[in-house]
Amino acid sequence: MDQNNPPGPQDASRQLAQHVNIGSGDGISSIYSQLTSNPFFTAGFGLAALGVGARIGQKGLRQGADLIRRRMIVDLEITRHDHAYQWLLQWMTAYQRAQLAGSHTVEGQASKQGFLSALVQRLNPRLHHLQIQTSQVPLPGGTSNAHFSLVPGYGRYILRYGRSFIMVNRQREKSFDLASGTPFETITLTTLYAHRNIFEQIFAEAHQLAQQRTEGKTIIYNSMGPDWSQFGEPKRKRPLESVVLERGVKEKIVEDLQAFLGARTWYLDRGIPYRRGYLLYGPPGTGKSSFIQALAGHLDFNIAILNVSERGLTDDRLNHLLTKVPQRTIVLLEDADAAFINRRAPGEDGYTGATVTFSGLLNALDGVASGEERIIFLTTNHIERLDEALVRPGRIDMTVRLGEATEWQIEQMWDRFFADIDIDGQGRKRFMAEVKEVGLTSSISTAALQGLFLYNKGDIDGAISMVKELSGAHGHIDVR
Ligand SMILES: Nc1ncnc2c1ncn2[C@@H]1O[C@H](COP(=O)(O)OP(=O)(O)OP(=O)(O)O)[C@@H](O)[C@H]1O
Repeated sequence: MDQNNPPGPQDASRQLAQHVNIGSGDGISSIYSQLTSNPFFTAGFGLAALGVGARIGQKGLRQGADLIRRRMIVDLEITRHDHAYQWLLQWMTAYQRAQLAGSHTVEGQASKQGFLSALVQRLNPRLHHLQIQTSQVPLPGGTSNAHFSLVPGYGRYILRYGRSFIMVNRQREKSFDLASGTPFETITLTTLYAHRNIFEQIFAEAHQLAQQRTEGKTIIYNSMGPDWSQFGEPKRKRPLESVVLERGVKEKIVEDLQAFLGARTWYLDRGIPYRRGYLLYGPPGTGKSSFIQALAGHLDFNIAILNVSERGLTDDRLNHLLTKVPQRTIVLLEDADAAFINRRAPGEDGYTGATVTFSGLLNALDGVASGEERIIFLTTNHIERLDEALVRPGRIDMTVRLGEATEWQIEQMWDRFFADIDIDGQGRKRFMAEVKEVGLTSSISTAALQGLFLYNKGDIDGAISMVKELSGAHGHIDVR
């Protein structure tokens, strides 16, 4: 090589030309020598050659990385539709909470949390990007109940689990589930192939955590598009004794339901759809919803709540939802009378959209029953608006009125609130005398009574002195 002329792009292109066998002494050769004497051509050609080289190198690297990845790394993808998706999010959230408790609250709080503190030790404390998940349920009277929870946000995180590192990638896809309007989502966990067994451990822990969260609790579902979705945290079971119905009413319904649950094969052997329907009616605040919630807890069932007057609830959607009720779940259809009013007429605010029709409700109740039990409760404040066709055995098998508090119920309610301080029962006697004097028996709701007792918590005289006010309010005081 000429020491005075170090190799440049010209040489590179020359070498390339040699490689493709362009010989000297022919026509092409002279074109070649003209071109190579042009510095712009040689520089450009040289750069292109370097680019090709770099590309080849890059490709090689990529292939090498792919090979390593295929051999040494393992991915696990969970889509939003899988139960494990929420478990995993909650598992990561639990870690977050433990972190916050450990670093931002009184010392030692993290160690008191048992399971959570174990998580702290096992995970790398680098998960700082959170997302808030809010669920809302409309309540009667136009208010609503909201529940908030923090879950890991979208993006990539590194978690340390034991001695393994895991790349977590929570991704929201651009495409949407057209039915529910929610974006598709996935979580991908990546770790070394040799550590793949930790996935099983993580899911076992996430499942255990999910079970702990629901143990002794009632899950409430409400509808989200065509699916049922869990509303907020599972609720602590409401004891059946905390709901005071007229003597014997609770027992009658509980016995009927227990007999039904024990007769599965009887129904199936005879080809009878395995379902049972109950209608609870009566004025507001008499314990219809509270009783169903307590009953679900007593039987270890969950509740799926649907308000028949909900806007946008079409016959098809109702039917579809009833075909995919989660296992061991009581369906509660509130405001059943809404299906009997001509809702297509504009409401006060001009709404003329879709709602459930009478025939839609009947069809949904008659819908295909699977081998699983189906228990439906309907509630209404306006029994007079319902049609007889609804209350046919097979659709509604038992109809029960929950009315204003009877003397017996008022006494029971008193005991629930004051038994511990009204040891000799004199307070109850005075209270009942007052109640009778102003004629409140069977004309006041249990909710209003509860309101009175809550207002005068621990104050027997206060409760007695307010009876007259209750009567003045015609049995309605604000219990919120
Ligand atoms: N029979 C009852 N025993 C104990 N608490 C009751 C009873 N009735 C009502 N309450 C209390 O009053 C409140 C409202 O009761 P709930 O929502 O169950 O009434 P409801 O009959 O379902 O009313 P609505 O018809 O307006 O839906 C709850 O806090 C509940 O605890």
